[in-house]
Amino acid sequence: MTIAPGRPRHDHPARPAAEWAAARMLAHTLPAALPEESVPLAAATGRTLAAPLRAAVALPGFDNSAMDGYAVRGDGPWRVVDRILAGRTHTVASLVAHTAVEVATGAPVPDDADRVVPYEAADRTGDVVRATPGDRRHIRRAGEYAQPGQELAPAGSRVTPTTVGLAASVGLDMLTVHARPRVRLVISGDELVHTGLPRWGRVRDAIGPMLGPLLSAWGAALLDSRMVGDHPDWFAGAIADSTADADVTIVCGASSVGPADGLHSSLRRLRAVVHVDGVACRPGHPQILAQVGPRWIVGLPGNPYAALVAALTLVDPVLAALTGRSLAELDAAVLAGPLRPDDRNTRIVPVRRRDGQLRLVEGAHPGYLGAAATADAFAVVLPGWQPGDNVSLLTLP
Ligand SMILES: Nc1nc2c(c(=O)[nH]1)N[C@H]1C(S)=C(S)[C@@H](COP(=O)(O)OP(=O)(O)OC[C@H]3O[C@@H](n4cnc5c(N)ncnc54)[C@H](O)[C@@H]3O)O[C@H]1N2
Ligand code: MOO
Repeated sequence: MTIAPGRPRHDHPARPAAEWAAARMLAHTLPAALPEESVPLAAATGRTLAAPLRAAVALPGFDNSAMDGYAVRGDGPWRVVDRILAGRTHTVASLVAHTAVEVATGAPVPDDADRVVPYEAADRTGDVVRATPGDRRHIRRAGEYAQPGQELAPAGSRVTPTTVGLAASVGLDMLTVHARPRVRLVISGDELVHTGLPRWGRVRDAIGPMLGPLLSAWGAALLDSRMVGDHPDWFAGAIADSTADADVTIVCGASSVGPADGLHSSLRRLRAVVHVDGVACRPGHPQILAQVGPRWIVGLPGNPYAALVAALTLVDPVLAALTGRSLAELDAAVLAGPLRPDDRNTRIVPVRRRDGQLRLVEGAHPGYLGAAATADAFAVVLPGWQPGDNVSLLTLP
């Protein structure tokens, strides 16, 4: 962005910056969850259940053996009358006292079997099996884990690979989840280049490549990234176009007060409702949350580490709300320093865990991602913090 000499721009209203935690909470409470849709299990991981996951069948579906061995009835010794492997569906001869059926783990056991004697506890000679008495039945009864219709996970749960496995085991092929928010990136800056070596005066776009995977991990469907030059008309046009089909438009750069920083004027032209205009945090002060009808606009600062902080502050909470997931509770930990306390702003600093202690990763700058890239987490250091006080920890997915 170029600042035209003698034309400082002060045409956006001076508002008090929002306190960091309040801005994050507002970004999570304002948007309503998107409608539900039904998706195949293979596409469900990372989504949020919009309806409880209920068993379609009983689990186990039939009485079956928990061990390889002999299903027996009554006291031993037992005469072996049949052999049943898992997957065999022939009806099992009912057992009379002193008889046994050889069974594999998971194979159906006759209704009247008392217990399964594992091979290790059995002594077989010809057709006759002996074993010492045992307390364990080693039979998994039909429906003992889940009954048809039983709720196994509530609405609002995040679908994990384990959830998908559970859903499959109770007979489901589809899950009801919230729709994925359609998100577009609008990246501004005449100085930006997108591949190769930037020549003098040019800068590689670092925010687009960083945000793409982050947005996917937060549950968004990235429509595309659009590059816009620093002309206010182009900028307002790009945002207006984007809000036609994107649930969330993320604007990178142009958030500050320079003459080419057209976000504020574009929002006014679009008659957007601005909920957050500046957050009292360092870095990442010039961040914006606005709304045009049901569409959301998040403005991130152009400095890449500041943009990451703003994404953690506003984008993650907005996407959490739209996808129906709750906002992660932040773990607390002691941070020893070295860090200068700040009485007015929340600081978001990269930290690493070493030898059970949380340490600052030094060398973070708003315009540089080096320290952030080697961090385990980002400490939220509230105004008034002193070395040794608690901080809360933001993590990346
Ligand atoms: N007079 C003031 N100047 C500035 C203020 C202020 O309050 N008063 N705030 C400063 C802060 S804090 C930040 S952060 C930046 C935010 O600037 P913008 O959001 O308007 O972004 P730009 O001016 O376009 O760029 C800032 C900086 O970042 C580089 N940049 C931009 N986009 C990208 C990208 N996609 N990838 C990598 N680097 C990018 C750009 O070249 C600039 O160096 O404003 C301060 N100024
Ligand atoms: O957001 Mo700025 O310096 O705070 O990078």
